[in-house]
Amino acid sequence: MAIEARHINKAFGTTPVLHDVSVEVASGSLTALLGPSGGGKSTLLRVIAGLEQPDSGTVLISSNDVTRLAPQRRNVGFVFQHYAAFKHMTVFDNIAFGLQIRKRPKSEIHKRVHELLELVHLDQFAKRYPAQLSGGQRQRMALARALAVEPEVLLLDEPFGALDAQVRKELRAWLRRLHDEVHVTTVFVTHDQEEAIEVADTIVVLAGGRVEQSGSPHEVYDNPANQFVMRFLGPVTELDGRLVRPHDIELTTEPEPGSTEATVERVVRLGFEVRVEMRLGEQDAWAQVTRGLAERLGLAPGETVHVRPSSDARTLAIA
Ligand SMILES: Nc1ncnc2c1ncn2[C@@H]1O[C@H](COP(=O)(O)OP(=O)(O)OP(=O)(O)O)[C@@H](O)[C@H]1O
Repeated sequence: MAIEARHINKAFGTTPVLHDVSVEVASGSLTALLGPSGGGKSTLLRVIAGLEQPDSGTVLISSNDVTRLAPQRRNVGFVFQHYAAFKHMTVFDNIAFGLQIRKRPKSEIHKRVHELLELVHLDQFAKRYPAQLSGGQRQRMALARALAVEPEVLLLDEPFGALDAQVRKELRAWLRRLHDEVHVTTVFVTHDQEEAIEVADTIVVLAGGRVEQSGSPHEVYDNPANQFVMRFLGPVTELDGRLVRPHDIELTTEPEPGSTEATVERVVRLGFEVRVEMRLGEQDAWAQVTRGLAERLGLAPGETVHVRPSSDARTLAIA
């Protein structure tokens, strides 16, 4: 394991923020800490980085107990949402900074910074100042700067959080590719489930200061440990007292074993997909189907349909 946080407890004043949190991060993985705002993600990341001291518990990096070590002695790279670049230094000098204070030879610094500039696709921007970069370029510079000193682990706190949706999407794909190239163990904080599913190979769901579940994106999405995780990871609807993913609902015009009668209330086209809103007795439910199926079934408001979870659907009883 590259990182092990064991039984971490942390309170700010009298407010507990992390309750007995244990997380393992495999070497070379790209792990997302995912959860709602205030769930304790940033605090856990800061405890791993050494920017916060836990009240109890242990942090190990590469099997060494670093719980009492200062951040600069933990060999971690850190990138925040709002990256504080040195404004009076060029992109090259910003990236070179960590190497310069470590008094590495000039030729080595030059070589390493140019490699990093290439890696983050900023080769043409070496002589610019941070103010002359876009937000996305600045975050890439921040990543290059964090990687320059070859940290054992890279910790990213909502690194793309302040950027607009399109740039964010591009940077997600870029982070995934970057990680495939450099394989440095990376933990990033996000409250965006789509981002976590798309980018990470492991997701740790953190809410109310507790780990709700951890596993591959596939595991947490398809095999959620509880209702909270199921609701947080993707859309859900209720069918006969169970939570189901709307794309796991089967619609037919005739009754089938285990199906329930429903009345179509609205049919909303969303490009290739169609959202079918229905009334089942006293309850509302919705299903997500392809346009082709909606057309074949002739779905329209007022029509009667029969619904049931598809045979391979994962469902959870609503307690
Ligand atoms: N330095 C601090 N002093 C007091 N309370 C704090 C401090 N830092 C965080 N908190 C509180 O701890 C709780 C968890 O915060 P944290 O930032 O870890 O959550 P988060 O999951 O990262 O949320 P977000 O996505 O909004 O950043 C919040 O209720 C927050 O107000």
